[in-house]
Amino acid sequence: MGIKEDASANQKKVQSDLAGATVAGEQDANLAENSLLNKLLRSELVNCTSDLEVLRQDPSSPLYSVKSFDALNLKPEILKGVYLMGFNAPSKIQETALPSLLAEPPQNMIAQSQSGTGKTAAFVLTMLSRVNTSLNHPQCLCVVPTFELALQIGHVVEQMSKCMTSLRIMYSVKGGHSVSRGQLIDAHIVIGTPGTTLDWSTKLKVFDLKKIRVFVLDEADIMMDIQGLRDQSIRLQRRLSKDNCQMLLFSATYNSPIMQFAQAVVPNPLVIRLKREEESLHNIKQYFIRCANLQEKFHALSNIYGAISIGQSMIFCHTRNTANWLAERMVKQGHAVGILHGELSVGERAVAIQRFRSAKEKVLITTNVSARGIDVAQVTIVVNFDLPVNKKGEAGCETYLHRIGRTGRFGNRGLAINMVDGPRSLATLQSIESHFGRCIQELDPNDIDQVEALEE
Ligand SMILES: Nc1ncnc2c1ncn2[C@@H]1O[C@H](COP(=O)(O)OP(=O)(O)OP(=O)(O)O)[C@@H](O)[C@H]1O
Repeated sequence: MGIKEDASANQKKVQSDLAGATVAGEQDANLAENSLLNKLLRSELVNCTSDLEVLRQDPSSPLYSVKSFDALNLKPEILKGVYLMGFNAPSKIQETALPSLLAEPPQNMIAQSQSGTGKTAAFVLTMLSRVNTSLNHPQCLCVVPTFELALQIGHVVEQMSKCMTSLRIMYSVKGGHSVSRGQLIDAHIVIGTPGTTLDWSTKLKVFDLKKIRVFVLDEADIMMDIQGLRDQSIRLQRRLSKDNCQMLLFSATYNSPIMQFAQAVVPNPLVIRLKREEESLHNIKQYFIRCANLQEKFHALSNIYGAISIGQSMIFCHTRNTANWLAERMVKQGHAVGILHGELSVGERAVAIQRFRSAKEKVLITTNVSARGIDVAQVTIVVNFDLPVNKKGEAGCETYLHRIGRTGRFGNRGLAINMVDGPRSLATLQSIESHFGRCIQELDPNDIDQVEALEE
């Protein structure tokens, strides 16, 4: 069988994966975390299974969950948009979160589930359900760490609102829409990065934060990691109406620092947490290849790309120089390659992502956080040409998770290949293995049978 599976089979698979069995020891760890969270949030745990935990202020109120989009009482034009996108049934995070997200009175929420499980659609549906297009001012605000993510979310909003009339979106990102001081904008939904959004609302005063009815903070784990973004997000949130704004925070990872940040941004939340992502990587096959140097890494990559049919792939390098070097060589071999790194202008980055998304280029070589959260369903292989390390040179386990999460989206099967070029990177790989409690198998790129078996 090829790496791709048909959509409905995937959907069933993701549902059953998310409802998987308890991993030994996990419940203890969860209980310890839960008691911390209880303290943090002063709320009660009302539902704790191996795959789903919900904390809420009022434990007596039931948690509804739906098995179909029809059951959500969405406006017909929104429901039509959902089906036009090919979504037949809600994913686990959607079925659990959406009834509360859409309920009256609006409820604040912190939601965590692994990459690629459908969080974006959950909050986009919330924004679309609450927006009133007859009012000509921003009512929903979504902040994300990067320009690329803002565009990606805007794209989902556009698709989902296809059957709605006159919905307007604006992007508060550097290099996005230009606005002039005091000129009130008439978009209904603003999507942007925290800094530019703060400029728009506080310095340029082009919209009023007090009129925002839904505030979404996505990719909270990255926001929290970057001090500027964290502080700007908090400053934005403080200017929102405490009584009339539904505040939502989404994250792919979950730990107590994230919860502390989340608590600062989202008061009195319902907390929904799906199974820890570490245990949910089993739809992604992970391998490593031993190489002596850069040339050997390239040789190994060529063998793989020559032997198996690859949909689209992302290759992560540590530096721009390596990325450029690799791109040059792959182009010489006839691959259509795009490149994405922080030195490109925002416009160039947007073009690179768009070309990759529309499959004009099947390989995207990238270095950095710009690639974070990019959702291209056809990505079947992620290659860590260089393994991720943090500033101290330690294994970047979170980064690893996010990188390989670019494949295996929405329960699809995916492949992750890690290049190891010496004792240091072998140690990094071992740290990643032990962090996730998962063995990463060795692959011999010269063993053609083994390489071809990757497709099975
Ligand atoms: N109910 C659904 N049915 C079918 N496909 C869906 C559904 N919900 C989402 N998807 C698809 O699954 C993919 C991943 O969804 P999405 O980008 O919302 O995940 P995410 O949890 O926000 O990921 P990340 O944490 O990486 O941002 C997208 O291509 C999206 O179109």
